[in-house]
Amino acid sequence: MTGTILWFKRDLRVADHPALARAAQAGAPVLPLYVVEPDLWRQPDADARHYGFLRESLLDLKAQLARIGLRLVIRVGAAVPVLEALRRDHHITRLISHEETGNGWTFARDRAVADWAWGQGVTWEELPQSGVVRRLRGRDGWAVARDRFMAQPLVTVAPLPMLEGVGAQPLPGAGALGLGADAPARQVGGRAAGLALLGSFLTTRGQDYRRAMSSPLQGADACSRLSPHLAFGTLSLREAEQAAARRAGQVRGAGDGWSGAVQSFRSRLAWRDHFIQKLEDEPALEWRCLHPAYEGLRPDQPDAARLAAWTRGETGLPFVDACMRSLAATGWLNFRMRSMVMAVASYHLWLDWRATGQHLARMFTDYEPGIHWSQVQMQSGTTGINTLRIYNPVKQGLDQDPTGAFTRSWLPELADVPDGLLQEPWRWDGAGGLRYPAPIVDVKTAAAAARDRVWAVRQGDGFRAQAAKVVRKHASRKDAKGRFQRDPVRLKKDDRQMGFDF
Ligand SMILES: Cc1cc2nc3c(=O)[nH]c(=O)nc-3n(C[C@H](O)[C@H](O)[C@H](O)COP(=O)(O)OP(=O)(O)OC[C@H]3O[C@@H](n4cnc5c(N)ncnc54)[C@H](O)[C@@H]3O)c2cc1C
Repeated sequence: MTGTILWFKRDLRVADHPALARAAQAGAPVLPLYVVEPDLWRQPDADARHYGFLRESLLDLKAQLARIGLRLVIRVGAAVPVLEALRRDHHITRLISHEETGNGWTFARDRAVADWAWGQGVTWEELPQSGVVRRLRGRDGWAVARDRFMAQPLVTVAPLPMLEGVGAQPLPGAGALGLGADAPARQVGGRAAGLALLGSFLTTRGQDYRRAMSSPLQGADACSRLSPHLAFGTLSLREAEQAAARRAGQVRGAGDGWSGAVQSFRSRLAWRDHFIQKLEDEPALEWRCLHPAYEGLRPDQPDAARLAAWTRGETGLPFVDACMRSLAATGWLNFRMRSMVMAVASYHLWLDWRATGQHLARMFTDYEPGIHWSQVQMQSGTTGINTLRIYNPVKQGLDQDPTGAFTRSWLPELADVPDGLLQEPWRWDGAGGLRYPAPIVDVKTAAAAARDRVWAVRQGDGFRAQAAKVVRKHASRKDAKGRFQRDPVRLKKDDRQMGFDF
């Protein structure tokens, strides 16, 4: 009797799991496997908070699998030797998983697994679990195909025969993998937590989503908080989209904010696939500027003191520091705050996005390489096609945290600073007595210098032709058939391309 391995990766659920459904169709006994790969956890983008969320999600997955007659088998080691030992000892002829658009390490690992499967005569089937398309020829029509995928019925499976006699290993603790401390206020993993968030967002928390999403205090409740669940696959993107579509039908025309909220949420679910598709099409965007003209713009070796001040939340810019400290503790920031801390690192502090991006990857519980590296490059101005937004962190603090409650909650050193000067404590008469650093850069001077340097690159020979190539490969299409309506490479020195928010 031969067996099928169902290899769980970033798809830790039973519901709407196309790979599991395919394994059921195959008819052979199934071995549900999760491989804890110590080398993956040694990569510079890995952190204990990811592992903590993963462990909780695996425990929940175990219970879900038990309900369909399966037992999750954990093995620890490199994927190829683990798979080979199972093949040899248990007559495995088939491996089924979902396609993964991960970091460079998982890409290389999957190539090694493909070589192994080919060499051993094992059939490896990889199925899509979202709108991301492997070996995409071009972006025209992509959005239409993505929406079609999202509208397909959710996949269900009946109880399956288990491949018996396979020994499992216990899940190692984070310390055994060389990981440090978890985030003290991290989100809880597991499908039950994910479903609860989806339900509460669509019925109660989300009503004020549009207005509150960028607030550092209200955003934590008004945003869905589904990101780590989508990243680890405890919910499928299609489940979230279909639940939102049903809700859209219920609230249409109600005039109470719900309709717009659900619409904005569904757009973001689509952005998710849009950004991950970029990394699928161009894995090098994790380590190379999307527009090559920006290579070498910032020093390869970032200024160590500035980098350390930024990561620790000690730049002397209160709103930036509050965001960085909050992120370290909770593993989450809303989109606006992520953009701002990234932009300040890249423009004001002039730090290379690769170093700062690795730090944020470790800090975000929801680290999703496709979204992350695309956004890191966008907010650093290295794509060559997006609007440059040089956020002013003082203005952001005043706009987004008008009462100062968020800033004060993370910066107890500023307790005595009057409200009006909270975002610029260096202007306060008592600043000399504070146990808080002076700002490491002058915000306006640093922003203007960065803008000039980036603009100089944009005027270089061949910049526009190269930018057009990036657009053709990666930019979203605007019309109903998913094609461009006009040339989206706009190089005028205008507000859209070089946004300052003084
Ligand atoms: C520098 C930077 C790095 C980022 N890194 C990540 C990352 O590693 N993982 C990640 O999931 N998101 C990342 N984002 C995007 C976004 O900030 C988060 O998805 C969002 O804040 C997560 O909170 P939420 O689930 O409550 O989002 P909601 O606002 O409730 O949105 C719902 C879902 O839509 C998707 N989404 C939302 N915004 C975006 C976006 N701008 N681009 C693509 N998809 C989006 C996410 O899956 C999110 O869970 C990054 C943004 C920036 C600026």
